Amino acid sequence: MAAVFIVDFEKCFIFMFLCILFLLICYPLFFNKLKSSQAGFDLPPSPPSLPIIGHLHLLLSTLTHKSLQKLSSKYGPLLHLCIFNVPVIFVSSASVAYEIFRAHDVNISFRGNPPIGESLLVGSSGFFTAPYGDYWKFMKKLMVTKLLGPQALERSQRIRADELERFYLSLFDKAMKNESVEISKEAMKLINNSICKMIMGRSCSEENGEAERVRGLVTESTALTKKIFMANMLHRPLKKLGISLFKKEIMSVSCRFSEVLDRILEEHGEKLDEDQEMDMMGLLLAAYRDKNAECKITRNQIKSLFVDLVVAGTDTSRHATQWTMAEIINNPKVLEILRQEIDSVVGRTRLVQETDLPNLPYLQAIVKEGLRLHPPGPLFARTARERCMIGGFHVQENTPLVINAYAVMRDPDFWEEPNEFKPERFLGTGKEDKREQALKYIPFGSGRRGCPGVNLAYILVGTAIGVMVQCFDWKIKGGDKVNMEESRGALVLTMANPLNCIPIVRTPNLQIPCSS
Ligand code: HEM
Repeated sequence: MAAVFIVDFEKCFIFMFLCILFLLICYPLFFNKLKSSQAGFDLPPSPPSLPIIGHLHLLLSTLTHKSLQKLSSKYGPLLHLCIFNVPVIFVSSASVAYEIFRAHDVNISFRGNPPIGESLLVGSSGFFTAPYGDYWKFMKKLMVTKLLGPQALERSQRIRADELERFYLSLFDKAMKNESVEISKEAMKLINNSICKMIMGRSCSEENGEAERVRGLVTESTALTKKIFMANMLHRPLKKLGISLFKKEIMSVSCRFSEVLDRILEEHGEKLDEDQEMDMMGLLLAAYRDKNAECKITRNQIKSLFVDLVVAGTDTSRHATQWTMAEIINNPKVLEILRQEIDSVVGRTRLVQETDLPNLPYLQAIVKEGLRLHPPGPLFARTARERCMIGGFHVQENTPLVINAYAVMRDPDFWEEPNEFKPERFLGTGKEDKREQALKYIPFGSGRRGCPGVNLAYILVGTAIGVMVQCFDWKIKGGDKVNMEESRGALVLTMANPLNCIPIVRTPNLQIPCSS
């Protein structure tokens, strides 16, 4: 009797185990269907999920943009994933991107509540995270008129010309010593110095280590992007449990940025009364001190804006420079055509300048193609504030939307040979072409919250590439092809093996004015 009971118990246990396994497998499928039918509308397609965590494991993949692109080719361009119980919509095609930016731009002009409010890096005092409202509009206007708009860029041309000469001289020095150059490091100095000088009238000082510290903090911030993204996605479910994901790491970078900025602001404040034409930081400090200012600004908002601009502007542009240079080296035919263009427009006795760029269409096409294949920001997030219809599916209010720019710009329905480096595709200048490209070409995002630094980025990347191609031949260490593997883990698209090569001077008669 006892033996029969034991056998039955074993059978019973196995049966129960199988039942639980069945439930675990079927629950997510059933649950998704139930949720969508309960709500009485169609949600976008959703791959099978795991119990409790939902689709979290899919976001933890090392190359998130690529694994989401793969999922989309199976389930469709609009995906509905659940992180725990929080829905997130992923957009991966040029046609859906067109629809959301054309029909829902205001609705999606919000990035969601920042996970760690008090942080200078993507906290609640930032411009990047600011809701689309009066503060954002005030700052955007100031940013365009004082820093990034066409007239402001014309006024700051000399700053960038000086930095470009410095960039050339540093490469020339390495060439003379037959030393190898880490392209992204040299590009970082050029870009960071240019942006800092444009914002506050001076670059960060190399002598007291301030510049090195700011560059280090920018790199640390970039390395944190994936964690910030996860903190953002998990903010809602974890908030209820009183958990703030990665707070220690994010606050550590924020505090060190704050220390550097306190010193810079103090020094800048002292000079405020002397300045004739005020730079952007001066204007913000004046508004901070003025009790009757149009928009009341806090000190933290000024610091956060600086962090937003240097982080958003520096690493993106330097990685774009590195990827594009690597593509040029790997495509000798492209290098040859570009050389011919620069030699015939600029010659070999003066350095290429930003005013030459409109006359160098092939160089511009190369930079665009580099950004298409390797967008430094492959995923960017928005939030649908109100309930809306996208692609025939319902999207609930306050749902995060993540746009996969990487997938959109390799969408085979809109790009011929989408994985090939072919700058020629950008040489057509028809109006229709342009209209279409605004939808399928989104390295800078789109709409109201699209990148305000786009013109500056084209100048910085275009002139850096121009100088490297005009003035030097490049010898790669250990072979003649650059390894184009992507680094795993970060959300900014970086090269797994930084581009290291030796410059060889090809313009011995180049004249450099003595201004720098
Ligand atoms: C190759 C270089 C760059 C790339 C690929 C890039 C890309 C992006 C992307 C994808 C966004 C999000 C857009 C969206 O949500 O639609 C963005 C936003 C932003 N970028 Fe850039 N960016 C670059 C350079 C710059 C530069 C040079 C600056 C300024 C110095 C800058 C400042 C900003 C700011 C302030 C925002 C936030 C805009 C807002 O929320 O309203 N970026 N950028």
